[in-house]
Amino acid sequence: MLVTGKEILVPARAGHYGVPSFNTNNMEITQAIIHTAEKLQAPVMVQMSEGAIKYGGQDLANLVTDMAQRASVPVALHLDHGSSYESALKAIKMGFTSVMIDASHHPFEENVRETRRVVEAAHAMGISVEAELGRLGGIEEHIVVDEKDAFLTDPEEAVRFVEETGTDYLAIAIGTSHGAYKGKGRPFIDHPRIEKIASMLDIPLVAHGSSGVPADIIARFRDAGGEIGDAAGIADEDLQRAVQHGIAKVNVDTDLRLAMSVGSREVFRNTPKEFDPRKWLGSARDLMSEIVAYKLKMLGAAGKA
Ligand SMILES: O=C(COP(=O)(O)O)N(O)CCCCOP(=O)(O)O
Ligand SMILES: [Ca+2]
Ligand code: NA
Ligand SMILES: [Zn+2]
Repeated sequence: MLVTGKEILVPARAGHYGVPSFNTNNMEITQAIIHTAEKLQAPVMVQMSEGAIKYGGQDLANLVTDMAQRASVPVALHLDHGSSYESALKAIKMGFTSVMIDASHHPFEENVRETRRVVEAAHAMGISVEAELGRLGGIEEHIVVDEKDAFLTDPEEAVRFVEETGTDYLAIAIGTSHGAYKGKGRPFIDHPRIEKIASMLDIPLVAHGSSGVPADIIARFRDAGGEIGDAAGIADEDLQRAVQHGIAKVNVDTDLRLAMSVGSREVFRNTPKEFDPRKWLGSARDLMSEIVAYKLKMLGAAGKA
């Protein structure tokens, strides 16, 4: 069934499990996410960035909401990194049931103003809101936030931010970053900071940049002709500890991008004569489904529908 993000994330925080929120850009990714969540009887969130909306538009949004409505588990359609009030409202008009307004690269007061506007409008329409305080490393809103400017979320500021905005859930910067290069070796995750924020705020917390970038997928990507540098992601243990302490939504995009690429590239490499798209898109869908299943189990969402 199609539900709001709040209906999925409030129980997740209370139940000390994480719900992965996977980005989609087409049918196969959406099927891998929703069909696997149904198989594992897990709640799940499907998210579209503004780039995905540019790429797939209402066609893709309709595909997601139709599949979500018919699903046997709770599914929300979430706007990822909404960059403005207009973008958030447009998404709601398109059928999204959860929207992020990401104004975290602005000064605190401006972030509060922008976020509060979206909260008032979204709540008037029964839609839940994600906001962000703090700045991840890596690419953030297409601006490169280099390490010194990437600042982690301040617990006291977070309390003030939630009071002044009314956001339903809060993305916090605690050491993760977007993309395949999250640092040399195991990225540092600031668990004391997560635990402090969670002790002061009872709304669901969100971890962006949480792909694991698994070594076996990286090896297969290279073996099938892909080129990638010294890629590293977030350790399962760090995510499993974080979801015990307030993190309820875990954003994953890179892992599905890599799986879709590996699934397709292996077909091109193994069967150079093949030109039936269902062969490489189906192979991609299968490998993405494996990744989705792994995440739902690892984060504890399996069986929680
Ligand atoms: O936090 C995450 C995912 O983090 P990850 O990179 O660790 O998977 N996200 O919010 C996903 C961001 C996706 C942006 O995609 P566009 O290219 O369409 O703008
Ligand atoms: Ca941001
Ligand atoms: Na988001
Ligand atoms: Zn993100």
